[in-house]
Amino acid sequence: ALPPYSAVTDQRLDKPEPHNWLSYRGNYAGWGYSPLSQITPENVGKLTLAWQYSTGMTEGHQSPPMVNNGYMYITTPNNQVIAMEAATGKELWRYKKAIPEELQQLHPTNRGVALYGDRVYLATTDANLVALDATTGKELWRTQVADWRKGYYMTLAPLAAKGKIMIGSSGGEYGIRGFVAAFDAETGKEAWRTYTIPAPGEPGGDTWPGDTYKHGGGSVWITGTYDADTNIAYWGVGNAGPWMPDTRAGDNLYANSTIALDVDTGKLKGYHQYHHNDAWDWDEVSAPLLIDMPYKGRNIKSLVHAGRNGYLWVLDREKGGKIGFVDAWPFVEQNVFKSIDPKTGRPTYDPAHTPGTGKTVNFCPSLWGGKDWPPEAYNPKTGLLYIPANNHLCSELTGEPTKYQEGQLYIGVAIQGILTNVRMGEKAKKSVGEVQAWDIKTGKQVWTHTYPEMNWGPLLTTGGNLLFGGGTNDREFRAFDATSGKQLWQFPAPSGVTGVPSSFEVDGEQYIAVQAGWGVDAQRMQGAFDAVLPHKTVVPQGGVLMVFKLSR
Ligand SMILES: O=C(O)c1cc(C(=O)O)c2c(n1)C(=O)C(=O)c1cc(C(=O)O)[nH]c1-2
Ligand SMILES: [Ca+2]
Repeated sequence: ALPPYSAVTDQRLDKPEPHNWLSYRGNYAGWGYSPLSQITPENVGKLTLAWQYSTGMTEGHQSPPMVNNGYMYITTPNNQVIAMEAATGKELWRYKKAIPEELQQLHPTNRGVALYGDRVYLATTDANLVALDATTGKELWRTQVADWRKGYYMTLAPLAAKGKIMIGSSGGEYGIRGFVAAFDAETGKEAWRTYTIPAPGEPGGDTWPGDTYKHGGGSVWITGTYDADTNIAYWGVGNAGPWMPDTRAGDNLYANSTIALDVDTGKLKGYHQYHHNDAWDWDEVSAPLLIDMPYKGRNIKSLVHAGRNGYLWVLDREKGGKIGFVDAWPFVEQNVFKSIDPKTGRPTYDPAHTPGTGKTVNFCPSLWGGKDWPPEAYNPKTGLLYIPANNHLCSELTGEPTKYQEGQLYIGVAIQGILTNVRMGEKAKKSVGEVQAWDIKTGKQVWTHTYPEMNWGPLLTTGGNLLFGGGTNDREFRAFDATSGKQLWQFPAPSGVTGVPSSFEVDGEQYIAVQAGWGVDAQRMQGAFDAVLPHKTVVPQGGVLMVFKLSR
């Protein structure tokens, strides 16, 4: 039997108990790290299914199973939340937010709930924020955040802190004007909204010509990280739109950036733009990990981000929310950046690999980047950062003129061209997907595990010196020795595993939980591989939550 539900407080989110998984990445710093250590390299071979559960949905199952003292919550595509008993899989309740039939989903997925107080918060495809009672699933309030008819949709797990529920909106391919917004956790009333694309007259407004800021993209579709000491949340901002850079000459702040927002007011305190005047659809939406570490003889409060642009970035959380540049290294083959300014981190581009209207251009990494949304993980015991990467992969895109029409795709590349964008040289034909381990204090890649084709596998690392991840089209879910990279265990899942794994403990037993459920852009990349490879690969769809423990 379950204990009474325990309210999720700011203190608990900031210092989560090792046996729980209370937020998207397990802590505010974004680590994807569980301190639990019962499962180890020595015994992981005995990991076996404790229970499993079919969600009844197809498409991309990406949310982590979140656990609060024996209560588990997952989300699925089509705005479904399922609450379960974490140890047994017994269903407690299901909630489903119906969405309008006319709504075409470009990215049919949902990345999870936020747990806060005695409530569960869900951001939906039709751009609503919903509060549910954690024990009954009853809808307590619902707030329309933006207009889905104008191309706004939400796929991310909300961020909860200081009495607020924060979200951002997708729509970078529909000509939205991106934002991060905060809502009162109690009432659902909007507290603030900060646009990622400044208007004329605002700081950065002059980096957008004419009216282009109105449809400039800058979507926000991955949960931010949070520094409770300074009350600043760090959010990643997506691509500038439309894709062709000559349609919006200028730096296009704050697209493709990390932005620092004060959680009380939403005020922009600082930013770092990873690449200006985006031409490659390299959304830099993954929030940077907060890691305090020694670096070249001084202690820095760093922000670490494995960029879709193929560089691994180390930044500095400076006083007042400003973000300083520290260092950057390519982690995959990259032919666009000719140099990086050692002071500011600003790259210069090779025009031969920069798309434009009326041009056909080849560039690496592909438009899905060195790493798309699947999150990195950081293990404070090994000191290593783990990256789910796609290496050696390139794209070819032809830019064409496009016109903004409300609710229509606003890209500037024909859909057929996007679906067949991938180009593979000799190296890519040998291997593409990688799990990389980096010592970020020195900028050295310590080990690499390669796969024949793609890796779309979010990572989990543990105090037991393990690293877990799926993401391959052979449907395997794997465990590695976190120090050496040696593969120790694998399990054939019912579908490809693009879910964020989590770990928790109930009654003295450690569990590893993850959703299988291939779809969205992992599936699209497979289609693009199939278009250039001599063989085709069918990855079956259908969501299944798998929960593992050690067999006795
Ligand atoms: O610009 C946007 O608003 C936006 C949203 C999303 C999303 O919400 O999932 C993706 C992307 N862009 C994108 O560029 C991308 O590669 C992507 C992959 C996936 C996925 O779930 O596999 N979503 C998205
Ligand atoms: Ca995008």
